[in-house]
Amino acid sequence: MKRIVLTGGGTAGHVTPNMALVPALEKEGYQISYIGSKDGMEKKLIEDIGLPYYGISSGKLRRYFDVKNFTDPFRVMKGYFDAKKTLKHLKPNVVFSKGGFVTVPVVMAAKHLRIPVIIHESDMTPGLANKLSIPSANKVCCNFPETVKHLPEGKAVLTGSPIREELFTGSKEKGLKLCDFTSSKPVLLIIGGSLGSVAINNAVRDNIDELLEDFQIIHICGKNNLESMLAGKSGYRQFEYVKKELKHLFACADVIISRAGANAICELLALRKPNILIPLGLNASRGDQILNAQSFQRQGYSYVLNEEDVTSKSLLNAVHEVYDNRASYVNAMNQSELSDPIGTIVKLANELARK
Ligand SMILES: CC(=O)N[C@H]1[C@@H](OP(=O)(O)OP(=O)(O)OC[C@H]2O[C@@H](n3ccc(=O)[nH]c3=O)[C@H](O)[C@@H]2O)O[C@H](CO)[C@@H](O)[C@@H]1O
Repeated sequence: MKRIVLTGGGTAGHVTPNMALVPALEKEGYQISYIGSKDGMEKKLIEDIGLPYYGISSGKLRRYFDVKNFTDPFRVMKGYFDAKKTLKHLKPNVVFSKGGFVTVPVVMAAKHLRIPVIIHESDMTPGLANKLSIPSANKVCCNFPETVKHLPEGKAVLTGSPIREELFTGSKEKGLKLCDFTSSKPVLLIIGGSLGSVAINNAVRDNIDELLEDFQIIHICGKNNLESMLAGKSGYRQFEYVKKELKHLFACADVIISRAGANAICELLALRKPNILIPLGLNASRGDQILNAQSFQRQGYSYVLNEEDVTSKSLLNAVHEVYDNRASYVNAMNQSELSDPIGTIVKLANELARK
């Protein structure tokens, strides 16, 4: 039997693409195991879908000052030895890494043990963890054509991002029922990335009464971000993080406000959902969401609102503009070809897997 180790963690964007590969890998006869950090959000997500999970020690590699910078190098070193031990035990034919800090020691240990490694970069330019991993990888999959030029020749493979098949099986009726909504008023869904977004949450809540005049609102606001004052408000439902029901909530949404994380936007495009993107700014990231959002705006898929331009007025305008012109957004999205990221990655794994 062929064995594969999947790794990735930190935020859901480094986990859901791995989850998307699972059914196809199982069909191909792979025995799948997962390596993540001991207590990251990936642990719960992966255990929930029934994969064997191996936690290793992990530290964040920060570019900025933090007291933890002095203890984390030791955790990363320990992570390397944990990863080596786990890989020796699991003996995979191939490793697939979706990125995030926990994956660096896994990829390096795999290289040391001569296990072929495929890594995947969802964003336009490689993040720090993937940059450190690229020299140890056999192939580097990417989501955007623009990324290929940032990768070593001979390693880059343009695959797109794997999207969970189940997201295409949502039911509008089930979504409305879950929220106790009617079918006679449009639904606005707000999703702030896998960790939520305080800036987006505040902008929505500051405008709640105006927005509720025309829309019913599903607000996925991130862990610990529920607002108790709004609990039970008619036409408004809030969730911290949504797992199995996400497909139904997407199905009943007429307009979506989202961060511009690479996976989230690929899902919106594949599901043909008219959307407003509020990318994470340069103060909190290397600016990849800004590039993601600009690319989607250029292609006519999205309306982009920069975080510093979000006001009560601009947000309301954007929602109405996208809702009124939803047909033209859907039309533009219909021009995009759906590639086959899952099929391409599984084929690559088959080709590289150590015999
Ligand atoms: C703050 C941060 O570092 N953001 C990065 C992170 O975002 P983040 O982790 O938010 O990643 P994405 O937006 O790419 O993906 C989020 C994933 O979580 C899922 N989801 C989200 C909420 C929920 O309740 N349920 C659920 O299932 C979404 O459907 C999606 O599959 O990784 C992305 C991909 O490398 C980057 O583009 C982002 O810049």
